[in-house]
Amino acid sequence: MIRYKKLGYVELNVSNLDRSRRFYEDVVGLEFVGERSDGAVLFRCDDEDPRSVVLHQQQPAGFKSVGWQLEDEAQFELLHRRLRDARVPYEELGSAQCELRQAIRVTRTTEPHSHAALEFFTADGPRPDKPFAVTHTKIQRLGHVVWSVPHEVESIAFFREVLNFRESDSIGEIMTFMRPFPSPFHHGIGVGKGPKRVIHHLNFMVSEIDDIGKAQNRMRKHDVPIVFGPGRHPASTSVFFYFLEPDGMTLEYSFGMEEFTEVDPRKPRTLPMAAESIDEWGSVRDPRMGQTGDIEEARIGAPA
Ligand SMILES: CC(C)C(=O)/C=C/C(C(=O)O)=C(/O)C(=O)O
Ligand SMILES: [Fe+2]
Repeated sequence: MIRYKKLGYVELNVSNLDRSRRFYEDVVGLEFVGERSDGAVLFRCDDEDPRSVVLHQQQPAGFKSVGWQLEDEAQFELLHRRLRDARVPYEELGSAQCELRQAIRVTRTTEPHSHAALEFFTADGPRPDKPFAVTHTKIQRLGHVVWSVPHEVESIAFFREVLNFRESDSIGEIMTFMRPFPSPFHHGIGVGKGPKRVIHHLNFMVSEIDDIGKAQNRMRKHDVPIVFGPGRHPASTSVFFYFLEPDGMTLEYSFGMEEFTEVDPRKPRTLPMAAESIDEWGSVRDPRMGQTGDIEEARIGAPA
């Protein structure tokens, strides 16, 4: 059984890197780390990881890749065996690509139904020498990424059966939340049903309810579209707040989240497809939520 440490990074394509750099730093509250030799811009949002978000100047804007940190080196053998058995191609990245990702070892594959790039890595180096520089928002960590895809049933099965992600809950047939085993957090990924392949949202978990309240006023001040919330998700129990970044992709702050035990966790539930299953507080979703941000079509063997 493949064992994961956590969600490590998400890479996004943006149409105007300077504009997005300012937004993710000043409005979202990520810490700018630097620019990579390939021009990508790195941000961090916790004390442990050297980078959690990587932005690339590339059109169309959207999702580029996600990196899952494996528990240790031994997990690569299990991962490769599972991918081979499922006849899913993968590649091990060379040292230059590992270095760009500040990783020791990286295996890259694509989710066969959405063609989204998935990376699996180990990074046993020292923690950054300085704690994450909090500005206005006490971000705890990169929380989860959610996609909408046409073949969601097959994607969910791939995460479950090949990658050893565990289902936490579903909402009707429109959304399933999964955690990379044995990560305790309710979900590290959400896979939703949709007509096109888009990133539905990217989540940052925050430390205080005040971070949510302050965000509402900050977004209004900066004319940032608020697309849902504040509210409370009954599935994970988190208090949420969704807004749009400059290319129209949806970002979420959330406070609090159910945690699962590794041994004998509660069973996954299916909540009815109803407004009350999405928000206990009754806020209304803006139709722009989760609509923008193509999933880049990744190919194994092409430049990563
Ligand atoms: C907006 C979707 C359909 C929803 O219900 C979200 C629930 C949760 C949660 O329970 O925490 C999310 O965070 C999520 O979808 O990402
Ligand atoms: Fe979310």
